[in-house]
Order: sequence, then C-alpha cells, then structure tokens
Amino acid sequence: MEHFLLGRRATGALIADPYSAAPRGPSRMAASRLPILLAVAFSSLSCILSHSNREMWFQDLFPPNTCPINAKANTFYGIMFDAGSTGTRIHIYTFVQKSPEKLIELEGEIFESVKPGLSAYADQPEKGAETVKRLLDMAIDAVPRHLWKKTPVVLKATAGLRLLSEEKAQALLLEVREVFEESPFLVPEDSVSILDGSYEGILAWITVNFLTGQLSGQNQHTVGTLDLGGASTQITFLPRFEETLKQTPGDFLTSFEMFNSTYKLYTHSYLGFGLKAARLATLGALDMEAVGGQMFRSSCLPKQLEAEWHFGGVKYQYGGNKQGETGFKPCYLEVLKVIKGKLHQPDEIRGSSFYAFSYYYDRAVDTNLIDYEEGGVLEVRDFERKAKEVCDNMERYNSASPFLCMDLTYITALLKEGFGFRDSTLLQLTKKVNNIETSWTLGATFHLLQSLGITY
Ligand SMILES: Nc1ccn([C@@H]2O[C@H](COP(=O)(O)OP(=O)(O)O)[C@@H](O)[C@H]2O)c(=O)n1
Ligand SMILES: [Ca+2]
Repeated sequence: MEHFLLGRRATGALIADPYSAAPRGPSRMAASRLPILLAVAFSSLSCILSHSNREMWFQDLFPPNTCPINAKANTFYGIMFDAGSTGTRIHIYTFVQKSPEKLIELEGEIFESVKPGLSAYADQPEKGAETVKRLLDMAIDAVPRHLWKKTPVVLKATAGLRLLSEEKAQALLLEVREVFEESPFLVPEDSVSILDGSYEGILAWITVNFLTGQLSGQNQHTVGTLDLGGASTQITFLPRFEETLKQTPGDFLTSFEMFNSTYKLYTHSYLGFGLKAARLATLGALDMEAVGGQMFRSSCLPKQLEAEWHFGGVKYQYGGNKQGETGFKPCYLEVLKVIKGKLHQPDEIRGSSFYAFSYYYDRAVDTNLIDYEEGGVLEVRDFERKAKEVCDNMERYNSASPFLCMDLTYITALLKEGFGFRDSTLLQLTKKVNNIETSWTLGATFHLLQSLGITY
C-alpha cells in the first residue's frame, strides 16, 4: 500500500464566483476570478507531501523549506501540459495572492488543445515536439515578459505514452524537453515525464473533492471519480468499510492524511481500457504488431461500413459485419470479451454515486443524455438504454460517429460488468466543478507552484 500525507487543517468554505460559460469546441478561454480556499489547502498539501517518507514522483519538486505562509500582493502563472492519448493540451493558469491573510485566487485559465496526441508521433519525435512548441507559443503571448523566467512549464503524459516502447516514449519526451529548454520559461527538474496512472486518479479525485468542499469540515461525504480517457481509465474512491480494504489488492490503495483525518484511497488505472483502446480490443486489433492491411469487423458497426481509422500513429481498416449479425446483443457479447474478469470489483461501490467525466461525458452529450454546458445526473441504465437505441437503429444514427454503438456498449459493459455497478447507480456527469475542469492538471499545477516557492 502506498502512503503519503496530504495537508493540514484549512478553514472556511469554498467560494466560487460564476463566470461566463466557455464556448464549445477544442479551443476555450476561460477568464475568471475565482477565490478558492482549496488553494490554501494545496499550499499546505505540497509542503506536507514533501515531508512524506515515501519516494514519490514529485518528491524532487517539493523542497520542504518552501511552505508558502506569508505572501504579498502577487500575480503568477503556471503552465501545465496534459499529453493525453488523443490530444495534447496546454493549461495556462493565472493566480493572484493579494495579501498574506487573503486566499490565493485562481484568476483564470487559458486552454488550448491539439490533436492527435504525442503518441501519434512515435516515429517522428521532432514533429511531435513541434505541436508542443506551437501550444507553448501561446504562453509567450499570455504571460507578461517580466514573469517568463518565474513561470514554470511542465508536461505530463498519460496512457498514450505509457503504451509506447520505452525508447519511443523517451525520444518524444527528450524532444519536448528541448523545446522547453529553448523557451524563456522556468524548466524545473523532471519537467517532462510520464504521469503514473495512480496519481492521475488521485489528483483528479483531490480536485473534485476539494472543489465540491468535501475535504474540509465535519460532514465529509467524499465522491468517487471515474475518468475514461482514450487509452486508460481510472476509478478512485474513499472506501467506507473495513471489508473493502481487506478485499482490495495492496497496490490499489493509497493512504494519506488530511485535515486531521487519515484517508485510505482506492485508486487504479486500467491501461488499455480507455475508450479508443477498447475499440481496438473489441476489433481484435489492440496488438499493433498484428496489423498489416487486415480488415477488422464488428457487429457494433454499421453493416455496410468499411473505413480507416488512425490511432497512436497506426492505421486500422475496419468495417461492419456485412453478412453476419449487427446490433446491441451481439455487440455486447463482443465487448464483454474485452472486459469480463479483467477488472477488480469492490462491493461497496455498487450502492454509491460517482462523478464521471471525459468520454463518459462526451458520449452522454453526443446522445443528448445530458447538456454540454450543464452536465447532469444519470443512472448506469441510461447508458444501456441509449446503447440499445443506437445499436439497434444504426441507420438512423449514420451522421454520428460509426463507433457510437460500440462506445456506448463499452461504457455500459465497463460500468456493469467491469466495475460491477448497479443499473441504478448514480453518475454525476461533470466537465467542470465551480467552473474548473475536473482534471488532474489543476492539482498538479498547485503542487508545482507551491513546491517551487512561487506562491508564498
Ligand atoms: N482537459 C481535458 C482533457 C481531456 N478531456 C477528455 O478526455 C478524453 C480523452 O482522453 P485522453 O486523450 O486524455 O486519454 P488518456 O491519455 O487519458 O487515456 C476525452 O473525452 C476528452 O474530452 C477533457 O474532457 N478535458
Ligand atoms: Ca486524460
């Protein structure tokens, strides 16, 4: 079991000023003033993390003598790249600390993304790094010149790079590091790396539970989080029953202390179980070496379909079951083969509710289960209902992605047969909480800034 300490008592409640909704699309800019107590908690958090006696990936970033206590009016920036399997994103955060007794405020975030992700450039690392450079150029405009040298830039890659060979992944990271070194920004040690799957889950859980105010005060009702990326999926929650702890494999548990409480968190990242990786697994094409002009067919695809799909730098030919069966039933059986018996099923999650984001959110939006801006609450059975509707009427959905049936069926099977949720389990579909993305990137940025002593 992993163990680390995560902070100390923070007072007050979470306050968030509303700001205008970000426009839909790959490029969004959110400018807001958002005083957040969670920042204070994170301030303590990084200090205490650095005192953990376990060697962590961020250990070197958090000198124990940089705990920010006394501050004067100050504006500062942090640049965090999320190199995901389907895209690379830059988050440029602006923070202000007006006076020592005032809370750190998150002033705004500039967000931009490019597709495909870095892993698509596995054989052209320089070209991959160029995509990062183009995004970083935005930061040159966004950050005032006199603050360039004080503004740290960090990139963390997730499942796309985890799936590449060590050699190819390192070549990409090296090229990105060179781009950073040539930039005018502060490049901390270990600024370009692969984020461990467990921390991806933990950081997202921390972000959501801080933002929803669940980690301070007496009545704590923390929420579990479900992240469905392109190549991996994470489940993270705080077990309430001793029995769950006993039944859980040790490497699924991380222990930490916060606000005078000790939490033992259940977290796991399943590599190869992201939505896009699952498509390949369902098609029988996940083993990239096996691809060679082969046509992969599935009952989850429109009968007459024949097309090409590029993922992770590899081209796949895929199509429908021209002669054979199509529809929800055969599709569900196909998808089950990918999932059955592969995931750990903690009993206690069956009755609880979870926050779900990324592809859970996107597919729920695509099928009008929720509104893009508002999100919403669904039951697991809503995904199954939609999967049946789409798979059994594929001709009606021919303007949507040809994978819509497969994706919805996979989500249904992942939730029910994978994690073992009930049909009635509630899912809070959320892209933002208090106008902040439910992503690991903000948490990672707080860690970074405070570890470097950029906040006081
Ligand atoms: N800032 C971000 C980044 C990704 N995502 C979502 O994350 C999913 C793609 O996951 P990903 O490319 O990060 O893949 P992994 O590397 O996490 O497996 C899509 O549903 C994106 O819409 C998001 O909602 N907000
Ligand atoms: Ca992700």
